[in-house]
Amino acid sequence: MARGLPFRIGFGYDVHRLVPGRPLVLGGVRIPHPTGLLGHSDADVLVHALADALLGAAGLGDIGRHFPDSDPRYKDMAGFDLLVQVVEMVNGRGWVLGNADLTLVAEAPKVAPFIGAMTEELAVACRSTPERINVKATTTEGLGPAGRGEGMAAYAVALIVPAG
Ligand SMILES: Nc1ccn([C@@H]2O[C@H](COP(=O)(O)O)[C@@H](O)[C@H]2O)c(=O)n1
Ligand SMILES: C[C@@]1(CO)OP(=O)(O)OP(=O)(O)OC[C@H]1O
Repeated sequence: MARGLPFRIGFGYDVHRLVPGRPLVLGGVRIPHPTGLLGHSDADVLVHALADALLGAAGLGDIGRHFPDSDPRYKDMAGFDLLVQVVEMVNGRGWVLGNADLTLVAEAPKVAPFIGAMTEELAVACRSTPERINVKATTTEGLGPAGRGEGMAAYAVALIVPAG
């Protein structure tokens, strides 16, 4: 148990722009939509927020530090694969996921039909179970950049607990 703490929490936040001609991948799930998120990777904003929450909980910085967008190895990297590597780092420090709670901010599309699949994917990447991961979505009622469909944001909190 790192420095005697019985658990640690972390917070993650990410934003990506929506553009035509890109696939929309959220929580590791491909979602049919006329626009997709722009990034050096697949720009899975939900996964990036969770990865940052896990890294923050473990005191390991953020995804930009471990997967710099100047590095061609991470070009088009799937968020799922990034999360798998982050979880390996966190597990390597003796921690496992306790639970995580995520919120996607998106005006469209309605992602409710995909929440179950996202939760399953995230649980696999986290070497955890779907009961420990909660995915939510909200619009901003048409307000701001997300409300105008210019992009999506995601927030995540994660609790990590000692392995075993
Ligand atoms: N992209 C989204 C946004 C929201 N939802 C679901 O719609 C419900 C109402 O959203 P509010 O903006 O009024 O908070 C909420 O229960 C969300 O789950 C969605 O599926 N996709
Ligand atoms: C994931 C990385 C690396 O491919 O690229 P992006 O898809 O641009 O994502 P971002 O959330 O801006 O930060 C981390 C990046 O280093």
